[in-house]
Amino acid sequence: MKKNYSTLVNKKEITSIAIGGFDGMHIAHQKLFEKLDKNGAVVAIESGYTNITPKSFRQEYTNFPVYYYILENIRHLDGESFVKLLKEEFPNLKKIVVGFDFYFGKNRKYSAQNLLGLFKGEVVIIDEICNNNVAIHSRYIREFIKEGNIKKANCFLGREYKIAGAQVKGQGLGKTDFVPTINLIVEDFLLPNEGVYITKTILKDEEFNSITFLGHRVTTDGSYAIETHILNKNIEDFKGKVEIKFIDKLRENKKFNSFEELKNQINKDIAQAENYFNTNK
Ligand SMILES: Cc1cc2nc3c(=O)[nH]c(=O)nc-3n(C[C@H](O)[C@H](O)[C@H](O)COP(=O)(O)O)c2cc1C
Ligand SMILES: Nc1ncnc2c1ncn2[C@@H]1O[C@H](COP(=O)(O)OP(=O)(O)OP(=O)(O)O)[C@@H](O)[C@H]1O
Repeated sequence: MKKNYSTLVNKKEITSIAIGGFDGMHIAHQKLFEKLDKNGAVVAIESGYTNITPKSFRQEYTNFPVYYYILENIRHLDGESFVKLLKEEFPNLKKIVVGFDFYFGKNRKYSAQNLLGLFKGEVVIIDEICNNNVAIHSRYIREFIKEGNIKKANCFLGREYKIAGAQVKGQGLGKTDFVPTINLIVEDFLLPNEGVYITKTILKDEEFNSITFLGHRVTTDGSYAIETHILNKNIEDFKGKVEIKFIDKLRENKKFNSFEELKNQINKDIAQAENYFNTNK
């Protein structure tokens, strides 16, 4: 299905919407989107804490256009006014899709069930979507990412967790003393905790197998860095946008007594990552 960007679609064409925060754009959110018709749209209510999929990135994970509304501007509304607003925004709205735990309006007084009475059209309420009896929610995914439990986060997301940033200058030590890395600065995204990760790095739309270090460079200058080393490829002076997809965590950040010890460990990390990619082709 072709992607429909909200800037290109006339709201009058929209006949169904899914409503929620949608930070994760995770497996359960995708189940809601499956219930939309071909003129569907995602109504993302921005609460200000989105950091799994910051605002400008959510469109990447759905073919339906995403429209954003700021929670602060609508949280005071009563049930009738909320539905009236939706009808004004989307005059041909016929269907609303929400999850079992959707609440809205002043003091979150109105539930998904209340929508059935308030909206003169079809209301689809999705039952709780679980993974091995654990409900899928963005808040759990955030915890998994923060504790470096990437496999679990990816399992709930239904994709590999991805961050985006811009290349910045490093200490210049990598190339000479360790391995060459692209250093990057990342804003908006939630970062996995300190350590070494098996990753894929996307540079100018091309994806490379890689290994990424996040953390304070306790062995060298002590400053915080995000550095990615592309496996088996020489990347000369890359400049621009860098995206990193996380696959698994290899180990914790560690202070080494010498550069040589760190270099030996980095070589072991690389061998482990290569082994992963060779066995998961
Ligand atoms: C795979 C990998 C693992 C790393 N592990 C550690 C570590 O455990 N402890 C540490 O202090 N620095 C670690 N580093 C960061 C190095 O200290 C860093 O690459 C070096 O300081 C060069 O930095 P530069 O790219 O800014 O020149 C690691 C880097 C890579 C690529
Ligand atoms: N596990 C789930 N099963 C069914 N519906 C869900 C589930 N998680 C979220 N939804 C629905 O998806 C929409 C978006 O919800 P929301 O953004 O609050 O997701 P969330 O993952 O629960 O986020 P958070 O953990 O930050 O509260 C809502 O309509 C909500 O009811």
